[in-house]
Amino acid sequence: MSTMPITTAHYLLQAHWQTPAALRLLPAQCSWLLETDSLTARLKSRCQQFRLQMLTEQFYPLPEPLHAQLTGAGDALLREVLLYCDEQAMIYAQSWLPASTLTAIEPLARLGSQPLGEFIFRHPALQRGPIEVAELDTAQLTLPLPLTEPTLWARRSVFWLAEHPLHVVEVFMPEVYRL
Ligand SMILES: C=C(O[C@@H]1C=C(C(=O)O)C=C[C@H]1O)C(=O)O
Repeated sequence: MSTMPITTAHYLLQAHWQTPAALRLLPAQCSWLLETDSLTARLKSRCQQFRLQMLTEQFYPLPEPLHAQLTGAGDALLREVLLYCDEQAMIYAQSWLPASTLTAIEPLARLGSQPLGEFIFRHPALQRGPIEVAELDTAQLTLPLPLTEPTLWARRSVFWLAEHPLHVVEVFMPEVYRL
């Protein structure tokens, strides 16, 4: 089993997550980091060819720092994807989907190359917790693409579909701010 995703996952969990109000963000950064609608839909509206690359879908024990926010101890599906616009990587997303959420909302267990957002933003009982933002050290990220910047901005939030939670982190490549 590759250790890459869990290494990145552990780094993301310990990053310095803050409320956006505490940070001085540029307008273009604010626009993307604080987007409340689907990022997938926004990317699709800004490019000719949208592509999702699946990196990982693997069950792990839900990391302890997420127990209180999600469903306590137990297994969860770690899903990692890259979202491309016209063959340029724009967003790396890492999501934790607890087993109980997958059991209750079965399509989440077989998304495959369907973007998570295309499903959850259509759910009638979708709710979203606050968005937190962090500036990440790219030396701590093990992604299958060249990272030229020393830091990248990321955001995280918890979504609930009815009472079933999932946790999503999105890391924004610098090219996204030029879309
Ligand atoms: C949550 C959304 O779904 C996007 C797609 C994801 C996936 O397919 O795993 C994960 C996070 C998002 O970047 C969205 O579109 O906003």
